[in-house]
Amino acid sequence: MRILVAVCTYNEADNIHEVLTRIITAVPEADVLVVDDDSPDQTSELVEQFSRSCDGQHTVRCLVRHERGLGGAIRQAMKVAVEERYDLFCNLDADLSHDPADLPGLIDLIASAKVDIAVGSRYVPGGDIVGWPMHRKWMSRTINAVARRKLGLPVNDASGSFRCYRVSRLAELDLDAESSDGYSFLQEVLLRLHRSGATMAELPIRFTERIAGDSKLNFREAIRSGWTVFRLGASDSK
Ligand SMILES: Nc1nc2c(ncn2[C@@H]2O[C@H](COP(=O)(O)OP(=O)(O)O[C@H]3O[C@H](CO)[C@@H](O)[C@H](O)[C@@H]3O)[C@@H](O)[C@H]2O)c(=O)[nH]1
Repeated sequence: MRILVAVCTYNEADNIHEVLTRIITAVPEADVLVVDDDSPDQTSELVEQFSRSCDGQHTVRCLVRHERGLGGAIRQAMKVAVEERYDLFCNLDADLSHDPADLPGLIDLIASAKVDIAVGSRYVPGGDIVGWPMHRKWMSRTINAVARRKLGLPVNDASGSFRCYRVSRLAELDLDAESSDGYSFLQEVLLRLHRSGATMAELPIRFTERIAGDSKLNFREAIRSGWTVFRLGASDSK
């Protein structure tokens, strides 16, 4: 089973070493791909350093893009997984909000629940959010409740990026088709997969607010994301 674990980064110099260390500890058999949008804080140089320190024992590489957007970066990583014929594609945030120790649980869920996508979920029993103020929890819950109802998604947490996908399912999508480059790509890709017949299950996760660095999700991006979800709900294309 070939597994690619992707981490998308923008200015994660304070977190990248720790998250990569924890990923290769949790899933030593996986290859790791960092998709960095040319961070001015030199995140990509730190990935190269980390890669060299692995001394050939783990494959850790960095792909640098000269544009911005979490959705576009994840889409790029998915294309690598498809082109290089991996079996499973996992994605998580770099800021340690997602605990890499949950990766084996997500990978196992694909086999045990016989599904195509395992979704790390804050909004199922056992899931949790630590360190967010009330208004942020409310905003995220609302976006997710709307997404579930409007898009008919069979999961409670469609806005998180901690997931594992069967690459054969991603290969059925047109990843070059026009799609959101922002955070709403997370809902969009689930919708496209759901409409193409892919199945999904959720694993409860504890999401912990980052300690180092800053979130890139601002009010403007949240509104843009909400609007994209609304627009997607109104369309019925694949
Ligand atoms: N390559 C790239 N990566 C990005 C960009 N913007 C953000 N990222 C990366 O995406 C991850 C999450 O970004 P944050 O901005 O820290 O997100 P958050 O506020 O912690 O959480 C929100 O987004 C998450 C997306 O995974 C969600 O899981 C969570 O629900 C929440 O809505 C981090 O690894 C960050 O470096 C970008 O433009 N380009």
